[in-house]
Amino acid sequence: MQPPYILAIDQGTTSSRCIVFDAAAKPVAVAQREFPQHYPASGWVEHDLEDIWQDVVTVLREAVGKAGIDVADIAAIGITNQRETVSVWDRATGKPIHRAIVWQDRRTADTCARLKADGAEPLFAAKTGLLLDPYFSGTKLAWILDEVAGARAAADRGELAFGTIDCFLLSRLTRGKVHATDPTNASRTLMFDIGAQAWDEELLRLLRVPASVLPEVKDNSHLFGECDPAILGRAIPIAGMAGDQQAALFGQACFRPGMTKSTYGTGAFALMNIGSKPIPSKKRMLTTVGYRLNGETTYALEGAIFVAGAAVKWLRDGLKIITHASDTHDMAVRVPDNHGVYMVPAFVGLGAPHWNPDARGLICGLTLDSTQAHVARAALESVAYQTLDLINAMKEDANPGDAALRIDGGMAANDWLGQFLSDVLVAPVERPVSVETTALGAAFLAGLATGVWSDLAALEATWAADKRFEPKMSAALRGELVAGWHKAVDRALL
Ligand SMILES: Nc1ncnc2c1ncn2[C@@H]1O[C@H](COP(=O)(O)OP(=O)(O)O)[C@@H](O)[C@H]1O
Ligand SMILES: O=P(O)(O)OC[C@H](O)CO
Repeated sequence: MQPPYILAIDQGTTSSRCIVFDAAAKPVAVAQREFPQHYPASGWVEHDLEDIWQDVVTVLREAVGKAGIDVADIAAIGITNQRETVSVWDRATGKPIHRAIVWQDRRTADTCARLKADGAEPLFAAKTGLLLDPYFSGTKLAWILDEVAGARAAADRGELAFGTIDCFLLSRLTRGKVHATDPTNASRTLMFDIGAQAWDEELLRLLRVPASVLPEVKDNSHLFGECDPAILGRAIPIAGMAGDQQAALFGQACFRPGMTKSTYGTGAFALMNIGSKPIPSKKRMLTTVGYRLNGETTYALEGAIFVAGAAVKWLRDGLKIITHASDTHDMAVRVPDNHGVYMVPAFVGLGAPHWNPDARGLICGLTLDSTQAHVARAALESVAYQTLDLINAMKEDANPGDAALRIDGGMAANDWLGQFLSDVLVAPVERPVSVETTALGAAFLAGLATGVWSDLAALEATWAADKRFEPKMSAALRGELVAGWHKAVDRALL
């Protein structure tokens, strides 16, 4: 019999976590550490890779300690990660040559604008499913090679390695023995042809990235390597890796075309399984790899909202009108309607389907009798309206069927939001018992490769709804609310 526990490392934008799952897919213990963000210039965001590494080792050990399990009973480790964030290290020493440049970092906006002006966007879109935006890894990697003294020459001599965070952690966990990534992370770099499932020479040339720095790309569920025994006292197979949003798709068991999940954390990311063909989007959604198992790729459409829970955090830390994020629930309930107040949380521009980095946030419709509760409600409502815009855009590209939208992430705990989302989407919304779906997805991938679970049906069988929200709102009210939202967005885009 296989040992029954799996460790999932979830290396996110603001914290690193490790969750121990049992073979029933139940979380047994969690350890988490937040780490510092570095903002060296306006629009720049960096992470210290040594902080990330130290924290990952700490949470691995803490989680195993808290679970009180024997390391001999750990079948595998899975890794999931903040995507697009770029690390470059020296192959000989394992030392990063620069801090990681985070997905939120806008420093390569000019490079993207130049490539667009040269007419390269259709080529990038056709091969990678992405847009030319600094969000993605390729231009950030080129920036490091250009700006760190001697980096280009070292890369040409084959001395440097590039990786997204999964790849960096895998390299560290295997003491530099394995330099590999998975197709979901590769699909966010602007360098990977998602149809051919290979790094693309033409794109590399346009981005000025030498192939020598690139990792191998392996299936998501794969024996990537063994964890250095010095870390947990035993060599444990690292058997699953996926970017966090794809891991959530997998953890939500969205295995059939049309099934869609939306994760509400700092930002919100909706992914729809679109099956075995990389359908290009007509509405500026991203086409991306959902997962690849046994060499067979399942694709997804993705819509990214940069600010979701971050708007709630701003109510707490900026406006200081709430003490806890969950206060927004009671405030929204307290008022009978939004009283005409809308918030467009374009604090860092607007993501899909607008992709407008210059849009800025606004609260509109204020009158003398507007209250804090209306503003809090407007923040929650904005998350639902943005989801509606994403789902509507996706419907132009693929058929979501009639399956419920599966939600997760910290904000999904808010029942008022769940109901409002269902009302606005005019569709059922389901929240699973386990909202740790990102980590669970990584655990599923690692468990599949090591025989803890036999197939997708076994994973599907572990999924259970905690709550299902059904639409209740009248069509007239919904129409009025959605029209008000779109007017507000038009103002933010001015
Ligand atoms: N009950 C709640 N209602 C509304 N927002 C919430 C609630 N609980 C958490 N949040 C928001 O969700 C976010 C945290 O979710 P999490 O999934 O931990 O995010 P991340 O992984 O991006 O750090 C925070 O921005 C917080 O403001
Ligand atoms: O770390 P998160 O949860 O904010 O997710 C970040 C996304 O992967 C960015 O694309």
